[in-house]
Amino acid sequence: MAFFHQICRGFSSSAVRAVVIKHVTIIGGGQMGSGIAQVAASTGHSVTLVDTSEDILKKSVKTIEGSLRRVVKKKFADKPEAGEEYVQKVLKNVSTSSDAGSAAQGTDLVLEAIVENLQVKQDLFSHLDKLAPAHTIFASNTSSLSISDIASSTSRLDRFGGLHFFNPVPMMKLVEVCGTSATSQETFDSLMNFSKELGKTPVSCKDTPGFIVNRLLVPYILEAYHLHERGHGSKEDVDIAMKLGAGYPMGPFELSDYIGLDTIKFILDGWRVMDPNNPSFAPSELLNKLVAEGKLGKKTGEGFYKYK
Ligand SMILES: C[C@H](O)CC(=O)SCCNC(=O)CCNC(=O)[C@H](O)C(C)(C)COP(=O)(O)OP(=O)(O)OC[C@H]1O[C@@H](n2cnc3c(N)ncnc32)[C@H](O)[C@@H]1OP(=O)(O)O
Ligand SMILES: NC(=O)c1ccc[n+]([C@@H]2O[C@H](COP(=O)([O-])OP(=O)(O)OC[C@H]3O[C@@H](n4cnc5c(N)ncnc54)[C@H](O)[C@@H]3O)[C@@H](O)[C@H]2O)c1
Repeated sequence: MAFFHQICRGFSSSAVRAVVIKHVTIIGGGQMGSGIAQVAASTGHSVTLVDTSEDILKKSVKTIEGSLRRVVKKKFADKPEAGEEYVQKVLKNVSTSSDAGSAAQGTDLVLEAIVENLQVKQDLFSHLDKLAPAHTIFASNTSSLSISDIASSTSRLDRFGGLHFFNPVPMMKLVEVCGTSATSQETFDSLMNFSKELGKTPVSCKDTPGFIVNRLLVPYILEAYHLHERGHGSKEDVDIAMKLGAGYPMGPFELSDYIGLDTIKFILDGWRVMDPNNPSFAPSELLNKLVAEGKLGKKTGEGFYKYK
């Protein structure tokens, strides 16, 4: 099996030894970045969380703290003091910075969870490639973009992979680990091991649009929009139907608001450019209207539903 991976991924002369990831730099302190930071810090990793401003970072730390308190409410139900100690201990493992370049200088892994835009992700990694140590692995949490395309902005193709987490990160057990044809076996192994250290179950994916979960999930969500747009079911009824009839924890409209409608639109618009005639990626007027109005889901207080 290892030999198979070696053939598939190839070896570059600059391939590094498997990296034991102790320090992680996470770029983007939004829904995903703060969740990943929380889980990494909870499992004993030292984390630097980076975003564009101190104000956003304060909000990210508040989100982590709130989520940790939800965890300890259950984990330490009978021992609130031990729970508080745990929260403070985990928070000590998280530092913040608005300077990605300096944060990347002493780290084993740079994982980005910024906006779902190829050019913005490439610009970030191209900048950090010049500053991060040689052994540092770069990874993207992209939902839909090609890892090879993002990696092409750097000179460390063998030390670049996909690490795709699910929302809410503290609760969702899966991580999709994606190696490209240039990712070294050592890098792939490091990312698999890191995912396991976080208490997650990793699966290996090819560098194809949406990997496994989103390639199946996003067309299903879009089909729900079209069903509703044709007048064949209210949002509420579609959500109830999929929860009670198919056993999903959230219906497609609730889940869309949870993921973020901007993220879903970025995914669909990108895939439509790649495959314009595929009906699975046909535009939804309702989605486009909500995004244009800034109604991006739970994170803005309104999407398909209102949360205020
Ligand atoms: C698009 C991307 O690329 C890929 C993706 O991420 S696709 C999206 C994948 N995610 C999903 O499909 C999520 C589907 N939804 C679910 O699994 C569940 O609804 C859920 C886990 C989010 C919430 O669970 P549910 O039982 O429905 O509701 P809820 O009562 O809010 O939560 C139950 C408990 O879970 C825990 N919990 C939920 N969210 C949490 C969080 N962010 N942090 C910590 N604990 C949390 C808490 O213990 C909570 O209890 P509490 O309310 O007393 O604190
Ligand atoms: N929302 C989901 O359910 C989900 C699940 C898996 C993967 N993803 C992917 O994760 C990434 C982030 O998604 P999210 O939902 O956390 O988005 P979000 O909007 O909640 O957070 C993005 C954060 O990145 C910051 N940011 C943007 N550009 C930056 C830059 N150049 N440098 C530093 N910070 C920057 C923003 O200020 C914001 O805080 C996207 O690629 C998305 O496709 C999202």
